[in-house]
Amino acid sequence: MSETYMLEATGLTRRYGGFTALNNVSFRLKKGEIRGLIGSNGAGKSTCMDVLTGRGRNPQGVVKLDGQDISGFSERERRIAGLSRSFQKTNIFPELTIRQQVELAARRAEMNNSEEILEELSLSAIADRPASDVSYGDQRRVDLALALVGRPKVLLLDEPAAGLTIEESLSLARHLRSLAERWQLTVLLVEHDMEVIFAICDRLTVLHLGEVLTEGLPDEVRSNPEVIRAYLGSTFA
Ligand SMILES: Nc1ncnc2c1ncn2[C@@H]1O[C@H](COP(=O)(O)OP(=O)(O)OP(=O)(O)O)[C@@H](O)[C@H]1O
Repeated sequence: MSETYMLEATGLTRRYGGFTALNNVSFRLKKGEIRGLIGSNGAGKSTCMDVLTGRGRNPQGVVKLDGQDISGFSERERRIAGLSRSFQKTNIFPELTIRQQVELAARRAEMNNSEEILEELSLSAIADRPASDVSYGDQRRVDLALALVGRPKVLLLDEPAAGLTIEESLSLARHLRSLAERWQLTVLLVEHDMEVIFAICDRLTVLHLGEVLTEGLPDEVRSNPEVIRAYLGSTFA
């Protein structure tokens, strides 16, 4: 029997006028896999996330979620189908409490699991405080809670460790690894923090100038001379 994939992207392409930001990008993620999507600034990582979630106009390519072709779906339809995204910039309504925000997201996702999510993200003790009133690290966990509330099949994470301390980043990384295992969650992770990437990713896809430069196991990617030249430098070689 042929292998089934939880997320399959084929020929993803996006042009802005005459500029091709993403060119014929393809990859496949197995169920429960954490895939790192890395590359230098402007490589096309956020554009790739946009095309996967149906954001913006004229995306080209095919996106399959758990075998279903969702290329024609709207952003909302993709989310309901099980493709969720957490954003690079914190996504919070500052005047609402954390519990109210998570409940709002749960209602939108037609789910009733806000308490489960608050507990999972260790937010129960601070759930009745306004989101603007908690630390930056806690706010990032609220972002993650909002993305997880619909119990997605696939979670797209855009720089979840941005602005966190090293300890907070590694704690987040361990938490994500454990979540992926316990919930059979498939994750596509865009992250500049290579400590986080190498700590939890099963495989990496490297983008360069809108194209896939290479894909492989973290150790293979780390020692690939083209990747070192284009992105990693000598730090992680
Ligand atoms: N709306 C837009 N109009 C024109 N060009 C754009 C637009 N959005 C992105 N681009 C360009 O597309 C390319 C890819 O950008 P993208 O944001 O996807 O890169 P990235 O890898 O996510 O970068 P970063 O790590 O800095 O977030 C860049 O050259 C960027 O300037």
